[in-house]
Amino acid sequence: MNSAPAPVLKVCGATAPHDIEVLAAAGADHVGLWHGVPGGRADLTGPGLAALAAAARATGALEPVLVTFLADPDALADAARRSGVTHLQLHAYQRPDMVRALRAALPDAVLIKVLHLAPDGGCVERPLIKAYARAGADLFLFDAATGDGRVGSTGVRLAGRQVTALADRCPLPFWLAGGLDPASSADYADVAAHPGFRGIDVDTAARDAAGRFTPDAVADLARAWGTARHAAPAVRTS
Ligand SMILES: O=C(O)c1ccccc1N[C@@H]1O[C@H](COP(=O)(O)O)[C@@H](O)[C@H]1O
Repeated sequence: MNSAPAPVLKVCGATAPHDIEVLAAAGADHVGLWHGVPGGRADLTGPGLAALAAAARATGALEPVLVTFLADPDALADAARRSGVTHLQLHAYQRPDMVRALRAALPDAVLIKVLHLAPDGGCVERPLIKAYARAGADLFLFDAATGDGRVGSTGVRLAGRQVTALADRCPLPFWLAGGLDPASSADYADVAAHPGFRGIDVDTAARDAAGRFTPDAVADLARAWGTARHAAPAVRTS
């Protein structure tokens, strides 16, 4: 019997209440809210983060995730407490000692550490994987790092074989990111069948050409990947 929970769909980079409504109604499970992403097109102030996190929680369907490059555990814990966000995605090259300090500050938080795969398929943080788990991370997120150093919303896909090889080494479950779309679910059958697989994280494919989230794109992702709310999205509307 497979007792793994249904995978989740996280969509990243909401900036307005309308985004929250679209994502909740279309079947997303988590929404990524950027805070501490300097120069990022979707970066939110502390009050902006708190407002959108509250809007997400009010839908009864969307869990807000604070997505950050911040490496200061005190600043991050403060932002989490002020906004009430309990899921934190460390998307830069934060070190295990930072994760340990964050865990001490936020004992009940869900800490998601990104592991970056380079163009050659190697994991940049490979020597630190066990240290992240010992420091208190709950979940890894596999995403691409490009040859010119870009991370986050690269639109670059990871090779399925390299993902499963990394997953086999990881002591924690994982989400998958990197240029995912509805069609690519067919190419990641082995990844989706891995016992550690817990969901996908998408930015580019949830948007139209103008960069707006579209209900059809989000619903197509949920359906194609069989994520938790793909069949019967149910949200509270105000
Ligand atoms: O989207 C960004 O630019 C971003 C910036 C800072 C941290 C994370 C960011 N997004 C992450 O990018 C991947 C998916 O992107 P895509 O589907 O390949 O466009 C995902 O992990 C987002 O959380």
